[in-house]
Formats: sequence, structure tokens, C-alpha cells
Amino acid sequence: MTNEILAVEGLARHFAPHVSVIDRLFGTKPTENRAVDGVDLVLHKGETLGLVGESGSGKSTLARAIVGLHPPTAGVIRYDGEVLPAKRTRAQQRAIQMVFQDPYSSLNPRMTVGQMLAELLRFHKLVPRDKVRERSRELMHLVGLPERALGQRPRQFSGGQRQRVGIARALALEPTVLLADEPVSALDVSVQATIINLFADLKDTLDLSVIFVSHNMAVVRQICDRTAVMYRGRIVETGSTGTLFDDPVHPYTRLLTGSVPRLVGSEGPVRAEVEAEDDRGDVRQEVAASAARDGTTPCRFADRCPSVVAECAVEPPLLPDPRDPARLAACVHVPRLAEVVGADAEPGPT
Ligand SMILES: Nc1ncnc2c1ncn2[C@@H]1O[C@H](COP(=O)(O)OP(=O)(O)OP(=O)(O)O)[C@@H](O)[C@H]1O
Repeated sequence: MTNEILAVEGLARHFAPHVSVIDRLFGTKPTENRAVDGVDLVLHKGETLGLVGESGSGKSTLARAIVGLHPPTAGVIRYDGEVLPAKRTRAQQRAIQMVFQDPYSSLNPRMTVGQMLAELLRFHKLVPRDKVRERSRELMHLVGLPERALGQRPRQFSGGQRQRVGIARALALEPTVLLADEPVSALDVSVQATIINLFADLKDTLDLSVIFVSHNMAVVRQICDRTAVMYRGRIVETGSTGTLFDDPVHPYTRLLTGSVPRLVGSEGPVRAEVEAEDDRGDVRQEVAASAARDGTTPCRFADRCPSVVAECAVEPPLLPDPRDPARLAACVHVPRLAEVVGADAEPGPT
């Protein structure tokens, strides 16, 4: 008996390299972009899992792969225990839906909201034809928009209202898993809270399981049960949100979480970009030299890590079993850090 709704196993998504004029001139071979490079992750039923990391760490690519927009280079995605095939059935497509950062670019500007919803409901045969209007009205009610919104086009809405339309469109397909990719980062701060609250309400009302991708640590801290930290295509730490934020063990997580105000719901500036203090240049050079000499791959964070040591010339293994409820971190320091922070294991979500 498992309470997992989604599991990602060894997932990779690499992009072909961009060959520049300089590469052509000098005959150099650019390397492929390993945007997602061996991710193991589980999402439990009814849980909100935060996915954090700075820009370019691969969060959106991972989310898009899960929803089926990017075919994986390697690995599998399981939904309710079943491996999802390359070509998903309509029911499998419906089960995992995404809410995008910029709803404007994902909505057809020429169609009214009513037309968009009717098209989806009819295509997926979710309600009898004569019930389409009624279901559309229900969806407006669910996302807090008036029924008259059905007659309006995307440009007639404010940013927050457009995001509500984007959410209604995702919900029209009756998903059980919702991936929200930076759903509030394009909105005014005053509107962000209302959309966050809407997500929390919908999750409870509709019994959804949610992956919430965000730069905004304060929001993640507020709404996510567990959090996974991504760095250069890999998950470097996972744990229950409270523990991970209060006692981060991976140096990257420490920087990421330390760079934001502790106050939940704070409207202060939040930075996801982190810079390590550069006082370990000699060690970094030593790590790079020894990796080159021995043909090893250094830890991906070694070139920025404030805790870098000689052992970082060898990349730490991927996180162990993501089903382990204990907090996990892929770092050579973690056994030592874990000793310092005390008992590390904690019960997983039920
Ligand atoms: N379609 C694509 N083709 C080529 N490279 C891509 C594509 N999509 C993403 N990438 C690259 O993959 C890497 C990860 O990007 P991704 O958008 O997944 O990161 P992210 O963590 O979501 O960043 P952000 O928070 O800024 O959206 C980046 O180097 C990006 O340039």
C-alpha cells in the first residue's frame, strides 16, 4: 500500500548544444545542456512539494518533462504506480496538469474563456454537450471569477484574473496532480497572496497533489509540506519544509535559504540567486586540478561552495532512495553536518 501518486526515477532531459560561430571557426565541440540529469523524486497523495533552486537549475524542464511536454532523455515517470508511456493516453494527459508562470502566453487571445473551456470539455468528453456551460460556470466559481468572465478574452483580464483563468483551464481536465511553475512570480505582490490562497483552497477542496516550482522561498515555506532543492540538474537536498528551512544541511540549501527573510509571508526582497563568499579559491583550484589529474567529475557546486574541501573533486552520489522519509542531501559534508545538527530523520508525510 503506497501513498505515492507520482514518482520520477532517474529522469534526465538533455538539450542538444547550440553550435556558435566561434565553435565553427575553432572547431570546438560545445557540450550538451544537461538541464535535468538524474532526478529521483516522489510526490505523495495530497501533498504540496516545493521545487526550489536558482534560475537555470532545471526546475521548469523537470516540470515540463513530468507533464509530458519534454520527452525525457532517460528515466521514467510513474503515475499511481504505472510507468507513463512516451505517448500518454488522454486520461494520463488529463491526470497531470500544469499552471504556467505567464498565463497570457498560454491562453489563446482570440477565444473567450467560455470557448476555451468548452473546447477542452468537448474534446476530452468530460461532460455531456448540454452540460458544458454549467460545468464552465462551476469552474469560474471554483477559481473565484464571475460567470460573465466566460464571455471575455484574455486581454480583458488583469494578471491575477488571467492566472485564475489558467488555473480553471487546468482544473477543467480534472487532474489529480497539478504542477505550478512559478504561478505568481509575474504578478503584483498584492495579488500573489490571493492566488497562493486559491491554490491552498483548491488543493484541499479537490484533493490535489501539487508540485510548486518557485524562486520565492517565503512562499514555499508557507505552503509546501516537503521541499526539494535543485542545483544544475540534480536534486541536492530534500526534506520536510520546516526542517529543511530551519536546518539546511547542504551548503547550497544553506545559502539559498539563508538569503531570504525568515518571516513567513514577508514581503521583503527574496533572492534565489546566491553567491558563495569567495574565500576558498585555493581549495577550488586544488579540486579542479585533482579532478583533471584523476579524471573525476567534481561536485557541481564545488566552484561556488563556501565549504568546499579536497574530497569535492569527486561528485557525491545521487540522493539515496527518495522514498526514505529522512532528510537527504548529496554532499560530502552531510554525515558531518548531520552530526552537528543532531537527529536527522523525521517522519515523512502520511
Ligand atoms: N527548450 C530548450 N532548449 C535548450 N535549452 C533549454 C531549453 N529549455 C531549457 N533549457 C536550458 O536548460 C537549463 C535549465 O533551464 P530551466 O528553465 O529548466 O531552469 P529553471 O530552474 O526553471 O530556471 P528559471 O527559474 O529561470 O525558469 C538552462 O540552461 C536552459 O537554458
